[in-house]
Amino acid sequence: MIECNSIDEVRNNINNIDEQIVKLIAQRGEFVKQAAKFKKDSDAVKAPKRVEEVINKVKDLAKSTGANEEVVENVYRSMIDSFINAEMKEFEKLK
Ligand SMILES: C=C(O[C@@H]1C=C(C(=O)O)C=C[C@H]1O)C(=O)O
Repeated sequence: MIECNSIDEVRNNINNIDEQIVKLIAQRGEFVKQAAKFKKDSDAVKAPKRVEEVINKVKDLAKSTGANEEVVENVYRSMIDSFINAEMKEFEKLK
């Protein structure tokens, strides 16, 4: 872990990480969109069992990497909610 000596250094590091996160969100979003091709109805788009599997998986990852578990769970629940909305739009388009 880098020990920062100023708020600018802290924010530069955060900015760099945000760039990586947004690129990964874009990649994740492309795969989520593709999932719509394989779904037969809106319940399948929501796939609540799969959501809980993802949440459990990322909570385990948080534990093993030292990330804040509560932050990871909240971020993922919110992100997946938004991805479901995007996937639902794609699903309606493909109908
Ligand atoms: C991508 C899928 O569709 C939805 C989006 C998910 C996600 O963003 O991880 C998980 C389950 C579904 O709610 C899927 O079924 O795998």
